[in-house]
Amino acid sequence: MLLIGLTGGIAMGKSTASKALGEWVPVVDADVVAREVVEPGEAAYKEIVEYFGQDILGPDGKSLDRAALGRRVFADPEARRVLNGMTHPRIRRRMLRRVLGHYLQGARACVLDVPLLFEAGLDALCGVVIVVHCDAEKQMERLRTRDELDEEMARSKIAAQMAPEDRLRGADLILDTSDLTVEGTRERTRSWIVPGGSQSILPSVWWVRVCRFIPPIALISALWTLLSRRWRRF
Ligand SMILES: CC(C)(COP(=O)(O)OP(=O)(O)OC[C@H]1O[C@@H](n2cnc3c(N)ncnc32)[C@H](O)[C@@H]1O)[C@@H](O)C(=O)NCCC(=O)NCCS
Ligand SMILES: Nc1ncnc2c1ncn2[C@@H]1O[C@H](COP(=O)(O)OP(=O)(O)OP(=O)(O)O)[C@@H](O)[C@H]1O
Repeated sequence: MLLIGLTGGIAMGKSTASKALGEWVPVVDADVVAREVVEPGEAAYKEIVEYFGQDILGPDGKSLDRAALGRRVFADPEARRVLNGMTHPRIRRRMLRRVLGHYLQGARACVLDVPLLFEAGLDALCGVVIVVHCDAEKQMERLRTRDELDEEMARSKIAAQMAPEDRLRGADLILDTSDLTVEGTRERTRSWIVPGGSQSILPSVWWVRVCRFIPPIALISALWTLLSRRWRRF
């Protein structure tokens, strides 16, 4: 199974691309999993309320007020580091369990949709990494419009992520959405995933079968991916 890493800066168009990929292959979305691990009753929820206090709870006094927590952590790198420490290992474990589920069901490919793919080191597991990108002005405009943010909050959210140049350096494929419409973004993405298309990155059916029925080959292929990614970092 080909693991496709999909990443990009906030509001650059990753979710739009992810939906198009999801028409053809299963997607494991880190933002969705990140919401699950902080549901009331989860271990991360308890730690978050203990550390950040009752101010980050919603009017029902139970679920998290995500906007309030966001204001705390995007303005303060130390608070963000603490929140990441409470959530990231759990997000990673849950995502990897889901990937394993798709592998066991015989999926040809699976998308790991993760805003912090490189920061979390998950790119090391991916056979192909797609970086969704757009220029800084477009990013600011899209973020402020979508999330109704003032400029300062939008800036601090952007600053919480790695520099776009560093992200682009890790890409196998770049999807620059600066001059695309939403439909254009979807179309470009589909061209990489439609089975049999001339630009398709999907592995052939026979290769998927070989890996499925001869596990040592799948293992060697996975090790090769890990080593070649590691090699590219140096
Ligand atoms: C801070 C929280 C409560 C804000 O919630 P909110 O609903 O406003 O935003 P949402 O979760 O939809 O995230 C929107 C985008 O913000 C960016 N983002 C989220 N968390 C982080 C972070 N810790 N560091 C940098 N960027 C982040 C991502 O680009 C993400 O796509 C929430 O994002 C959170 O719990 N973050 C910690 C977990 C995490 O890192 N999630 C990102 C996926 S790994
Ligand atoms: N060409 C385009 N491609 C993708 N999104 C676009 C485009 N033009 C405008 N948008 C808008 O930009 C906003 C951000 O897009 P999207 O939600 O896909 O970003 P994202 O990278 O997934 O953000 P996040 O990191 O917060 O999850 C959306 O409101 C979307 O409709």
